[in-house]
Amino acid sequence: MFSVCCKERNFYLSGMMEPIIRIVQLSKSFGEKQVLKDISLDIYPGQVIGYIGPNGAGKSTTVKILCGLLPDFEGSITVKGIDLRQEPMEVKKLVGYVPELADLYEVLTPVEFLELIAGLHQLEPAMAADRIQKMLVAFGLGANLHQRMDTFSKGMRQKVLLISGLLHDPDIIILDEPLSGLDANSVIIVKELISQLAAQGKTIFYCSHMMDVVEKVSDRIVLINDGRILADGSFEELQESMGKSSLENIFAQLTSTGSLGEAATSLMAAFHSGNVASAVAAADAAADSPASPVKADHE
Ligand SMILES: Nc1ncnc2c1ncn2[C@@H]1O[C@H](COP(=O)(O)OP(=O)(O)OP(=O)(O)O)[C@@H](O)[C@H]1O
Repeated sequence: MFSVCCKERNFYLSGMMEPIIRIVQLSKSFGEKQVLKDISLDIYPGQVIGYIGPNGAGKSTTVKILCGLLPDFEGSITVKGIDLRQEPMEVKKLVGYVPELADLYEVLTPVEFLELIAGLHQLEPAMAADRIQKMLVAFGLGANLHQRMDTFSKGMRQKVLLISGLLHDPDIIILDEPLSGLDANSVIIVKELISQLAAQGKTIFYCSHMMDVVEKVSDRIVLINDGRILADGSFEELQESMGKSSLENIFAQLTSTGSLGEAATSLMAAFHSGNVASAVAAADAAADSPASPVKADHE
C-alpha cells in the first residue's frame, strides 16, 4: 500500500484559508463503467495543481465535471462555497477552461472568435479588443489576427483556445493538456504564464502528460490511476516518499507494475516480425498497467 500526502501544507493552508475548490467523494460512471472513484480534494487559492495519470485514468472526466460540462456525478463539488450541482452557471463564471480538443469556429478569424467569447462573458468591448490583440501578439499570432482559423496549424489553434480560456480573467483556470501541439518557445511562454497567473493568486488546475513541465510548474501534484488518487503532494514530497527520482520515474513506479522497457522491446520485435497485433498485446502484458489503485491519505 502506497500513500503520499501533503498533510503539513494542507494543515497549514486549511488553518489559513478556505479551499477555493472542495471536491468530496466524487465518483462518476459511464454506463456500467466507473471511471472516477471517491476523489476528494481541497484546493487552495493560488495553488498550481498538476493533475496527472495514465491514458484513461479519469483526468479529463474530472475537469469536465469541475467545469460543469458533465452534470451527472456522485459526491459534491463547491467552488468558492458555491455548490456546482445547484448553481453551475455561477461556478462557470469563476472558471476558465481550456479543453484538450475543441471545435473552433474555423470560418472566423481569431479576433472574431475571441470577440464572440468576450461577448458571451459580457466583457466591455473596447477592453476586450485590447486584451485580445495583446494576447494574440504575445503568443506570436500578431501576423494572423485577421486570417481564417481553418488555415491555422494545430499549435496556432491551441493558442487561440488558451486565450479564450483566460479572456475573462477567471479566478480558477483549468487546463487540459495546454501544451499539446505547442512549439518549444510557446511551451516556455505558457510555463511562464502559469507562474505569473499563480503569483497573481489565480488557482490553476492542469492535466498534462509532460512530466518535466509538471515537475517544474506545479506546487502540488495529484496523480490518479484508474479513477483513484494514488498520490498527492509537492514534487519534493513525492521524491521523499519514492526516493529521489524524476517525476517521470515516480509516475512509472506508481502506475506500471511491469517493465516499460520490455514493453517497448516487445513492440519493436513485432514490427520486425510483421506481427503488430500480437506485439501490442505482448507490450500491454509487459507493461501490465494500471497498478492496483491505492488510496492517498491527504486529509
Ligand atoms: N463520454 C464517455 N462515454 C463513455 N466512456 C467515457 C466517456 N468519456 C470518457 N470515458 C471513459 O472514461 C475513462 C476516463 O477517460 P478520461 O478521458 O477522463 O481519461 P484521461 O485520464 O483524460 O485520459 P487521456 O490521458 O488519454 O486523455 C476512459 O476509460 C474513457 O474511455
